[in-house]
Amino acid sequence: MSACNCQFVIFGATGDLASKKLLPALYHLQCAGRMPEAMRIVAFGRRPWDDAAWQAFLRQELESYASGFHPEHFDAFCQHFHYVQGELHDPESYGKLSALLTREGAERPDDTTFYLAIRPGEFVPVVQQLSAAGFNRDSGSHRIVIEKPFGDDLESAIQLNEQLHRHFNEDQIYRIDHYLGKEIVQNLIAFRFANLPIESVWNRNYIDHVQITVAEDFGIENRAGYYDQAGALRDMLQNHLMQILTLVAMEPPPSLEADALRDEKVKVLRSIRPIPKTAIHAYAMRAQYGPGQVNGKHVPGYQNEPGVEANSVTETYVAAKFYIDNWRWRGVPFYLRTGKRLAAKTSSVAIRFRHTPQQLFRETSIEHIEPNWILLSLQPESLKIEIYVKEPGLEMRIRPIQLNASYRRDGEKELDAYEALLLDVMEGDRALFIRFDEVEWAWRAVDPILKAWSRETDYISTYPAGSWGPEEASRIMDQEDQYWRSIF
Ligand SMILES: NC(=O)C1=CN([C@@H]2O[C@H](COP(=O)(O)OP(=O)(O)OC[C@H]3O[C@@H](n4cnc5c(N)ncnc54)[C@H](OP(=O)(O)O)[C@@H]3O)[C@@H](O)[C@H]2O)C=CC1
Ligand SMILES: O=C1O[C@H](COP(=O)(O)O)[C@@H](O)[C@H](O)[C@H]1O
Repeated sequence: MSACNCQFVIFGATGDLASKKLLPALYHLQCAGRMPEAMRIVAFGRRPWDDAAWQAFLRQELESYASGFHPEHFDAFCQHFHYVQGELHDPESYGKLSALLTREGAERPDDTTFYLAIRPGEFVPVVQQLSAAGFNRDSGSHRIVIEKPFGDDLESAIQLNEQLHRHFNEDQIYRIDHYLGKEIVQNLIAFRFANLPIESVWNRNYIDHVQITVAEDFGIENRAGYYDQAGALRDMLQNHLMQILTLVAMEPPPSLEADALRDEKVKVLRSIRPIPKTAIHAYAMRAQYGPGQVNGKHVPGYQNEPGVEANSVTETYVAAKFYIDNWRWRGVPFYLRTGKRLAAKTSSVAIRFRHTPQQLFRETSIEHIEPNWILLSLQPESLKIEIYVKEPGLEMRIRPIQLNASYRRDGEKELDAYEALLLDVMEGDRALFIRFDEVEWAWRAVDPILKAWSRETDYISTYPAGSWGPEEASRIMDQEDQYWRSIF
């Protein structure tokens, strides 16, 4: 990476996102020699710490979450950091920040990225404070990175966008969805558009339905303050799963240029059939984890997690069905599900094909002939295609086999999504960031569900922690022979 005097400010430096994703990603860049030498990183937090206390915290979090801890890299990494104790709502804290960011003698600070790793409700106050402190569109090369969820429904997303534009230009705003930084998610584009046989069957004539699953085996950990307000639909489905859906469903773009891709993704979102108000329960179901066993350990239910409101009906699991009413997909259900405290951490796209028009082998073979599947597993990474072959022997009997391939050759290292996206921000590349119309149309698709749930405040189904979610999740399936497919 080129030498630069850029600066990077993390609001919420002591939070979950910073600990699990941002700090490890920056550290990995350091270890890989990709951190600009003159880079200055400011950790903004409210805890009464000095640089030494910050470094002790940083070390502890990297030991827990980075892949490998190397003391020699850590010492060099620490040199980039300054800790600023501050309050998100306090103008004086921004004064302190400004004094630190502006080099002596310089009229304005160097290129600076402000990363808002804070609860969504704090985005606007922080942007206003930044603007009041002079870090806005008129004062040099400043960028803001806004985490998801962008708003908590359609209306608030529009308002948030307006607020941002009062202070910053669109080209300064980086709306991040880290799933787009996952190489494996980008691989969907290669899989579809670099392989003629695949693309030619990728439509309603051949595909029966699509399933997108993002399952996590951990709970909400210490994030009740955020999560109990958000829930799984806002936290995961409206953004990460919808982005995967757009990549599975979009038309070939004219080029791989950022706006060409975004235009196609937006067309998909605009084609999603609005869910009828009277049929929400046929399209979506929610549930919450109860106590159970995960990886052999007993874990409490959501209601007993620290910070969760008594009798909360916040969903930790959501399954929903969408139809894309265009020429390619009309009539093909897209089933999306995500949940916490499920049996394993795994994400996948499962494509089920239609039955062959003639069942030639029904008499002589296994009783139930499943249609073919393509299973793209994002985590663990694999690509499986299920097809039938003849069993060896005199009889004309068939049996299923799996063609199983890995995307990665031996020794090829995975670049973490945040590493890739942080480099992009520092280099001013917005290609993998979200345009507002993508956010807007994704909210339009899920808003009817949220509205219906907001009226149902006295009951939520539960599922045992460590299971694959509530059994009723299959009620959204259109046909009896459709079922949630495991990728294992
Ligand atoms: N956690 C994750 O895996 C992911 C999270 N995200 C998104 O990242 C954002 C942050 O999430 P997450 O890290 O989980 O949230 P957390 O609640 O864990 O972190 C919030 C951070 O904000 C700080 N903070 C809160 N109030 C103030 C205040 N008044 N003054 C100064 N600092 C304050 C907290 O400080 P303190 O520690 O002192 O409380 C903490 O550092 C959300 O938008 C979330 O959707 C996106 C992808 C993944
Ligand atoms: O955005 C979020 O993502 C994480 C899951 O990210 P992954 O890269 O580990 O799959 C999720 O745990 C968190 O609740 C959510 O806010």
